[in-house]
Amino acid sequence: MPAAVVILAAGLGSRVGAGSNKVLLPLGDRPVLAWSVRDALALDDVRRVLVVVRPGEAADVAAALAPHLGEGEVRLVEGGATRHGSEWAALQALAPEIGAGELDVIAIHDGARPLAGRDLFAATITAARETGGALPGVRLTGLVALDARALPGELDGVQTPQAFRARELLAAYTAAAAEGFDGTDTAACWSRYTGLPVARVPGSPANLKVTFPEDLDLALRLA
Ligand SMILES: Nc1ccn([C@@H]2O[C@H](COP(=O)(O)OP(=O)(O)OP(=O)(O)O)[C@@H](O)[C@H]2O)c(=O)n1
Ligand SMILES: C[C@](O)(CO)[C@H](O)COP(=O)(O)O
Repeated sequence: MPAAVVILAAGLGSRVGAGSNKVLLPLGDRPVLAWSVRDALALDDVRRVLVVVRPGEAADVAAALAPHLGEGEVRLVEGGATRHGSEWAALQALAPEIGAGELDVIAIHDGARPLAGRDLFAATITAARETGGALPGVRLTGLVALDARALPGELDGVQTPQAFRARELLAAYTAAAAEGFDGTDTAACWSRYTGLPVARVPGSPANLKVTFPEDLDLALRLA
């Protein structure tokens, strides 16, 4: 059964401070958002690529993506006020296909992470098929401290795409909506409402999230 990829692009990008949505800023020969959309469209077993956009920005996003999609098609859905709200909007849009058993796994990715790459999408989706849910992690190096005390053990930096079995993910977000829960990432909601573990696949430092202005230059050098 095929998967769906959701690419979140309904944020503000206020920390980049460009005065417009950062995912539409240029990165090399295409907008930041077009990098991951193209990777998602190139995956073998993905039947749906859905991009979540800010209210009022659908036409801008469609115009920005059009020259970069080739034969590929994306569906645009209006997002919510938070990242979690945008995920929920996407899952509601996919609910008929999930209910009909046409999608086995949903991968949710930050459009602000242009350099995830096809292999990471594929690895995460495959791991979710095998285990129920998966996300990329990168081991943090150097000293990480909280309240000036060094923490023992190893810490992972959590990335996207994060992929989960479709029916359980929709059920988790439906339960979250009923309680008004708003999670930091997809795994937070999955863990809270399913109690199931999330497998880790190796992420990459190159899979950075464009968050601050200097991240655009860094991403360009890594691309
Ligand atoms: N309401 C929201 C908020 C965020 N996102 C998306 O979630 C990803 C991660 O968001 P982040 O970059 O942390 O937030 P932004 O709102 O985009 O940026 P900032 O916090 O600097 O304003 C981005 O691809 C962003 O477009 C979204 O789809 N809907
Ligand atoms: C979801 C996320 O991309 C995981 O790394 C991240 O938590 C979202 O961005 P933020 O800058 O941490 O709000």
